[in-house]
Amino acid sequence: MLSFGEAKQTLESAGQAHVLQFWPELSEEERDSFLRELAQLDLRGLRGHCEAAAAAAASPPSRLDRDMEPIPPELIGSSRKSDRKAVCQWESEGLLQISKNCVGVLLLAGGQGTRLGVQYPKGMYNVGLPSGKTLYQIQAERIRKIQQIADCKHGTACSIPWYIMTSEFTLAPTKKFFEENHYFGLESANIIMFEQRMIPAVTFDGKVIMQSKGKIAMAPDGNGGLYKALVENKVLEDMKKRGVEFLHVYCVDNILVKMADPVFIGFCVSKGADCGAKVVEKTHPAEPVGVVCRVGGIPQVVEYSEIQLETADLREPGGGLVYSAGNICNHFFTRTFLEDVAEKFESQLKQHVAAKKVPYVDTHGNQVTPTKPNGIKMEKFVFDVFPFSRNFVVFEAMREEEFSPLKNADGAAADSPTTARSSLLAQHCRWALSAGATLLDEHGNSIPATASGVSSGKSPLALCEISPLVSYFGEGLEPLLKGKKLATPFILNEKMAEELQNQS
Ligand SMILES: CC(=O)N[C@H]1[C@@H](OP(=O)(O)O)O[C@H](CO)[C@@H](O)[C@@H]1O
Repeated sequence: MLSFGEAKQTLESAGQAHVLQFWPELSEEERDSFLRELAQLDLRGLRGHCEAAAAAAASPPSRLDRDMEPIPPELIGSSRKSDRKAVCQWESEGLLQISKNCVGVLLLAGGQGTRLGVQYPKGMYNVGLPSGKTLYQIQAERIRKIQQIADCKHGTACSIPWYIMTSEFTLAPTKKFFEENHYFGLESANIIMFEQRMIPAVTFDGKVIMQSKGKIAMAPDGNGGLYKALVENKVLEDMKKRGVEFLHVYCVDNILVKMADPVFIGFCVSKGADCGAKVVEKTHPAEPVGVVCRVGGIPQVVEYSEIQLETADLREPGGGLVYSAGNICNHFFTRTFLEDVAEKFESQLKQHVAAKKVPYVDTHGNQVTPTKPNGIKMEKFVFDVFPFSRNFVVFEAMREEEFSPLKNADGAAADSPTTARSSLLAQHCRWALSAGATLLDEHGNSIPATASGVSSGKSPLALCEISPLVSYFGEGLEPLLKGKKLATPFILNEKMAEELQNQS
């Protein structure tokens, strides 16, 4: 355990003596927990961290725009534009790798849900589906289903380990939630939770911000904190032990995410890629998604907060956006690539600076809630390893099938619980209709397949929800639903699927 004397000395030499200003006022208990917190910090790197934060905040943002160019089309596979046969081959390859236990998924779930306005992990959010399922449950069930599909095809009993990166904010509640829900039917041994690091928030003149008299204001180190966390928590070793060669990394908030998507994995594996990104076409220049592109010839994501609007708005002769490859935070990595990153490149990852309002205690001991940004949070981004890839590929997915993120609270125009729920229900309506079902609204009228909500992915005209345990991407529904008239709300869960199966 770190002693007070050691802490004092290191903080003084880092130019951060103020951190202990209120030490005399702290109780024994507070002192213990403060010292424990300080022991977790990289005290030796503190000076560097604070100076770098202040310097980064003072320097003008880098203009990447001038050197940007789109990814060449030959590096992009597409569920929309590539030929059917190729897509089927990719899917087969992906399922084969899954059946051999070579595929893992990794969830980035360390965020605080500030924009959504909840105090608990986003994955525990219930967007109001007829089933009441949370994001975590939907994701767990998709893993179960894709394992089952691979097993059926290859006669195996495979498992896809689910690595979940949490943070100080999300680890305990996520753990508890999974335990209480019996891991949603997954083997608990195949769910590996670990914590990303927290780093101190810093003032514009490079001083650590005190959240209270005995606590530093800390923030997760961004989703790019993954690479350090993979090493510190021996996740790469775990992957190796299990024989996991390919990892699908994704972000918690996308209700349509296809966990371990065999098509995406198969595409990346077939191309011999070490790193890949899934994208959707951007809807409009200001859409808050990063752009997958090249900068100075090197693959990279230019984040929405770092692109100039005039660049985002550049048009092709046909009117489409030049930078249309929207990052949906679905990445493919080989384990070997991750090992390389951990060994050689982690320390080179770019630091992104965000000015934030960070509640703090002032030098007089008053608690202050700032009304304008007073501090800097430094973050690394998960996609900043793309430049180190030797063979980077991009896969374009259909937005209405794969992307509807939950970022904002209801009331916002986009990316809210309502839009997430609608996207999922509209997808399931499309699946049911194309399997040959007739959906009836509450008045018993049939809902036409061309109804705008159903075809566009906007608000669905019918409440039709299909459990991931019944269908992963719309497959297997025809034998259950063809020719059936279904009154909505309609929930197709495993029990209902069995009943329908018996009827036919
Ligand atoms: C650092 C990072 O991963 N940023 C991602 C991520 O944005 P957030 O606003 O941080 O959730 O998800 C977006 C897709 O939902 C993606 O477009 C963007 O590039």
